[in-house]
Order: sequence, then C-alpha cells, then structure tokens
Amino acid sequence: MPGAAARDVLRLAQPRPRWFTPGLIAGIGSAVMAVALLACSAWLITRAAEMPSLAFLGLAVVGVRAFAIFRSVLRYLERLTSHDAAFRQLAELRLGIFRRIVPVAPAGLASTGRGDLLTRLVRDVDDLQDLPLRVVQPLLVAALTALLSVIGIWLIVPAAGLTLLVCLLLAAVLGTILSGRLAATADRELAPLRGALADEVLEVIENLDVLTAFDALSPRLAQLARTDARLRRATLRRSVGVGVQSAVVSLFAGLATLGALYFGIPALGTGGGLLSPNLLAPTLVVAVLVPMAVFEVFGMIPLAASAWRQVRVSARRVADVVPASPPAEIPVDIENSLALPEYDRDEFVLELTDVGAHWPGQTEPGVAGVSLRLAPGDRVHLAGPSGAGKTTLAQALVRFLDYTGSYRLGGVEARLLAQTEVRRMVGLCEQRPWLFDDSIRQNLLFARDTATDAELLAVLARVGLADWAAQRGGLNARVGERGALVSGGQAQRIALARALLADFPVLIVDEPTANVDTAGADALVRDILTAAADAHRAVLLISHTPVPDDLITSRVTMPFRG
Ligand SMILES: Nc1ncnc2c1ncn2[C@@H]1O[C@H](COP(=O)(O)OP(=O)(O)OP(=O)(O)O)[C@@H](O)[C@H]1O
Repeated sequence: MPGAAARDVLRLAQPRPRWFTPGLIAGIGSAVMAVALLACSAWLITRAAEMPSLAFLGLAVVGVRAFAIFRSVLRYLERLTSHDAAFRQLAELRLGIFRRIVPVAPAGLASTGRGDLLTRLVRDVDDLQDLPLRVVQPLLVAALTALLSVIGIWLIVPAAGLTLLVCLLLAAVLGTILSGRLAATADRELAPLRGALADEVLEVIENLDVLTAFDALSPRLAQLARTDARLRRATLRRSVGVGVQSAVVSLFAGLATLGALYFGIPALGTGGGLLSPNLLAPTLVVAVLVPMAVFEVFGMIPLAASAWRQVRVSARRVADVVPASPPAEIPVDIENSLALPEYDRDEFVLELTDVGAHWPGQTEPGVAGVSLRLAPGDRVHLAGPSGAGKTTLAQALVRFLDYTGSYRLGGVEARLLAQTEVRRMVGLCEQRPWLFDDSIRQNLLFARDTATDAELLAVLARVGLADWAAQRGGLNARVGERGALVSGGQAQRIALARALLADFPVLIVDEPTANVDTAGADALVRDILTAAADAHRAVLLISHTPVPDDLITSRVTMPFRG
C-alpha cells in the first residue's frame, strides 16, 4: 500500500464526485449499449434467417439502430466528461503541488536532481490523471457491465450465465496475476527510470564543457545509453505484460462462448432460464455471442491493474518531493504571522544573537553562534573560511532556512513575521545569481515592474553596466539561459541592479567574486559597495576577497568549523 503522503497525493488526483460521476454514468451506459447492440444484432440476424414476417423483426431493427447510436453518443459523452473531469482535477493537483513546493523551495529541494525533479512534477503528475481514467472508471464500468450481462445470460441459460461468471473471474484473476508476474517490476521501474534519464541527459548537456575538457564524455554517454536501454527494456516488458493480459482475456472469452454452446444446445426448445423457458435458436445465439462484447469491456480490468501500479509509483515520487508538511529545518509561517509595523527606515536594524541554522536532513548545523548588528548605512564585510556557514547564514536571513537563537528585524523576532515580509526587507544577491533566459529589461523589471526604461538604464549605469548594455543593443539584449551570454561579474552586477531596484533596507551580497579573476574581483567588490552604499541601507558583503577599509564600516570573521 502507498504511504500516507502518497495516499494524500492520490486523493488529490481523484476528481470530486460531482465531476467524475457524469463520465462514469456515460461510460456504463456506453458499455451496456455495446453489449445490447451485439445481443440485439445476433438475435435479429438469426431470427431473420428463419424468414418470419417483417413485423416480428421491426422492434429489433429499431433496437439495433438505437443501441448503435446511443453507444456512440454515450461513448463520446464519456470521453468528453471523464477527460474534462481528469483535466480539471489535474489543474487542481498541479496547483496543490506547487502550493506545497513553495515553502520547501529552494533549500528543501536541493537533494533532488533537477532533471528528476522536473520529471516528477511534469510526467509523474501527468501520469496521475490515469487514476480516474484508467483505474477507477474502467474498474467500475467493467464490473457493473459484467454483472448485468451475467444476470442477463443467466436469465436465458442459467448454466451459461454461471460459466460466463466463472470465466470473467478467472480472466480477471489470472490476467492480473500473469501481467503482474511479467510486468509489475517494469511498471514500477518506468517512472524512476524516466527521471534518471532526464537527470543524466541534463547533467551531460550542462556539463559538456567540463566532460569534454577532462575527456570524460564517453563514459557518461555510455551510462546514458545504459539507462536508455533499461528504460526501453522496461517499456518492452510492460508491453509483453499487456499482450499476455489480452491473450488471457481472449482465451476466456472463447471459453465462455463454448460454455454457452455446450449448455445452451441441449436446452434448445426446452428448459432455458426465466426469460426464455422455451429456449429458441435466436435467443441461444444471444447467450453465445454476448460474452464477446462483455470481455471486450472486461479486458480493461487487468490493464487497470497495470495502470494502478504505475500511478502508485508516480504518487510516491511526487509525495517524496512535496511532503504534506515541510521538513523541520524549513520555516513555515506561524498562524497569524505579523506584518512589519510602520518603521522608520533610518532606524531599521537587523540584529542576530547566537543564530544557527540546519540544512534539511543534516545533524550538524550549517552555521552556529553568529551574533551581529546591521544598521542603516552599515557596510559589513563577513569573512571566514570555506564551510564556516556564510551562505547558510544568508539563506537563514531570507528565511529559506529556519534559525535558532534570535533574529530581530526592526525590533520584531523574524519567526513571528510572514516570510514574504522578511523578504521585502532583506534582499539576497546569491553566489550564482539566477538570470532568466530573457532580455536585460525583463531580468530587471521583475524586481520592480513599474520601473521606466530611464530608471532601468540609470540603475545599470550605477552598477557599471551602462557601456556594456549599450554595446549589446540596450535593454532588449538577451542574457541567455541562466545568464549563459554574460560573464560571472556581469551576472553579479545585473543581480545587484535588480536588488537596488527592489530597494531592500538590508542587502546581503553572497560571494559576488566567486566567478571573477582577482583583478576583476577587486573592481567588482568596489563597484558593488559603492553602488549599494546608501545612508538608508545596510549591506552585508560575504566575500573571500579582501575589502579595503574605506569601503566598509566593520568586519566580522566567522571561525573555522571543523
Ligand atoms: N544544500 C545543502 N545541503 C546540506 N548541507 C549543506 C548545503 N549547503 C551547504 N551545506 C553545508 O553547510 C555547511 C556550511 O556551508 P556554507 O556553504 O554555508 O559555507 P560557506 O562558509 O558559505 O562556504 P564557502 O565560502 O565555500 O561558500 C557546510 O558543512 C556545507 O557542507
């Protein structure tokens, strides 16, 4: 059985009864019409062969037409309404999942590969729509149609009805067991293999330069080919399972037909069931042929078992990345979280006392025992050896990670404030700033969408990008995927420009010189501190690069943590 979190995802995937029931009713109606059409046609053809007066056949002729028309109309309605319900639910499911992801991201998602994460959120979530379409609805339609047909045949030739029942049960049980034996592992492997393949493809593409430089591309491509081959084999095994299921269903359809002949022929002219005490040839033909139509509908049951296995794995994979409640290390807004009371920007102070933070799943804290104070106009250089916890501290200050100790903003404890409120006050320029594959304009505008072009150009000039932007053709120049068309230093300057546009009272700049050479690093640090310096803003610069005294107001050095 799936765990509680996966069950929760499955509940989210099943459309509410109001949306689901019309499709179910139309599906049952369409399947019953298909069986009735075959029964009526069989009776009509056999009876017509006896050449009775046309008056005897009129009702059956009308019946054949009516059943054929209703079958098609109901089938159309079934498709329309059941898919509509599944798609509506899918939209809700995606929204529900994104709502759950938001509090966990970014720190809580760091341990899942990006390709796999994408596959889970796109492909696995898509697969969840199979729950109503390929599991719940087919099971209900097939079970009900089979039951009605068994009763119908039992009323014509009781022994044939019982044979049909036994054949249906055996087909369901054996088909499911056999396909389980052949394809259960493949059904369960498919989704994780798709995720692994996406992860590997993404990794090879993103790291092509490194892999080529170290002549390590061939082993990676070979690994990729192996994963691809495993995925192909799993898909093939699944198809074999489906094929065997169909064979089992066809076999029992034949046996049910033979059973109807075996029990029906001796009963001809004498003892039929309640419906036909005097069993005639046309009625017997109905009992003989109806199983064919029933098995066509019933063939969905073993397929539903296979779909269920896949849906279950997908639900588990989605649940793994979107826990119903985030891990303890990820902050959650408290009930009735506060908005910051009116504050005077000239007196807005950030104060840390003995602050620590953990990454999800880690027993040792990523940072511990930090105390510092940032007031407007302060420019503090935070230094410390690699691994001391500087980035971890920055993540805690913007509330991507929860903290221990005391972290006060404008005199209010940060955990009492809504996270959005904290992020309105404290901005972060990350070590690897995220640039969208769009124009410079769009990369700036999302920090303040009311900014005019003149304001955007002014802020670019402030961060030292005026000439570069002009050379590139102005604000419409593109920056490439994740900033592929700009240098590390330029990416940092664009990130700073948008932070300046957002005008945070407290700005944290994390290792801006990580991807810049020494000469460029000095200039970048100087430009950043000069551009960000403002009597109304506090700046915390995290940097390995030495910073001249005239650019900062104080220094904090974090100790080495072994
Ligand atoms: N996403 C993460 N998940 C788990 N642990 C992490 C994660 N990021 C950092 N850590 C751990 O937290 C500790 C502090 O790392 P952090 O990156 O904050 O150090 P840092 O001082 O910023 O180092 P550097 O100067 O090299 O950037 C390290 O032990 C690191 O392994």
